[in-house]
Amino acid sequence: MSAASETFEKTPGWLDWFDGPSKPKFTPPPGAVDAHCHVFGPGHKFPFAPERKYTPCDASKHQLYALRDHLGFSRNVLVQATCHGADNRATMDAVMSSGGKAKGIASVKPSVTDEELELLNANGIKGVRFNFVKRLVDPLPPAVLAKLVERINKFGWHIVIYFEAEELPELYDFISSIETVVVVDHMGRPDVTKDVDGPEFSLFQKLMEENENIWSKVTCPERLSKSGPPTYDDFVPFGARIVERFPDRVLWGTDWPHPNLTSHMPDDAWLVDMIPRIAPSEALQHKLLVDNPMRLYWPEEGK
Ligand SMILES: O=C(O)/C=C(\CC(=O)C(=O)O)C(=O)O
Repeated sequence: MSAASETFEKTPGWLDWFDGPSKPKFTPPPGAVDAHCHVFGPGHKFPFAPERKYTPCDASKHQLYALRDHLGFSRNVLVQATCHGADNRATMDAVMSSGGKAKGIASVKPSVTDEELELLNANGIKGVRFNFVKRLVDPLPPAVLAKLVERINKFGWHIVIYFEAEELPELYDFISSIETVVVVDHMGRPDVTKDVDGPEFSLFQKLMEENENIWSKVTCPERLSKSGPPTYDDFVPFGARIVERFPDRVLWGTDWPHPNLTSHMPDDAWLVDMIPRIAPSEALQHKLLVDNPMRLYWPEEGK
C-alpha cells in the first residue's frame, strides 16, 4: 500500500485511550498563547506526506482547541510538522477555522511559487520552519534556505528553526547570518544532564546574546528531561536561564500532541505547571505567555 493512500499504519495511538490531561495548578494569565503545537490529519482528509519519517495518529483541531480551553489558554500557534511535509492544508484548515485565535508556521519547498506564499500569508501563516533534525527530515542546504529567507522577507514572516545541540557549531554562522527574526525550537535541544554553564549551552546562549533577532521556545521538558515526569527537574535550570536572560524573546508551548515520544506520554497539565518554575514572576510569565507571542504573531492587535 502506498504511503500516500488513505489507510495508514499508525504509531501506538495514545489519543485512542488517553482520557485527557488533568487540570494544571498554574493558571495562565488571560490571553495566554500556546505557541508550539501541531495538528495531524485526519489522514483521510489531509494525507500524510509520502516522504515522512513517522506516521502519527490523527490529532484534530477540535481536540487541540478543547485542550486550549481546558488548560486555560486563549490562542495557539500551529507549527507544520514533518509528517505532513510541505502540504500545509491540515495546519491551514485549523488556523482558518480558529476564528482568529490561531496562527501558523508553514513548511515550504524551494519550488514554492509566489502565489502559494501569498495564499499562506493571506490565511494566517506567519513564518516557515527550517528543520535540521535528521530523524525527521533530509535537511536542505543552508544556501537553499537562504534564498527562501529572501523570498519570505516581504511578508514580515519569521523563521522557526529546529536542530539538535550537536548541530549548532556547524549551523552557527548560517543562523547568525539571517537578519529576520529566528525562533529556535526547544532551546536547540540541549543535553540537560550537562552543566547549564558548560560549553554546549553556553554556545546557545552566545547565539542569542550576539543576535538580538533570535528568540527561543522554552519548551519540551518531556523531550529533553532525563530525570523525567511529572516534574522534569533537570529541565528547569535551562528553561529558567533563557527566560531570565532573554525575557523579551521567549515563547512557550505544549508541543501537543507529542509525536515520537517513546519514554512516556505527558499529561499536558504537568507541562503547564513547569511555567512558574522557569518564569518565576508574574511579569516574566506575562511576557512569555502573552506579550511576546502577541508581538510576533498578532502584531495587528498592537499589544
Ligand atoms: O514537535 C516537535 O517539536 C517535535 C517533533 C516533531 C516535529 O517537530 C516534526 O515532525 O516536525 C519531534 O521532535 O519529533
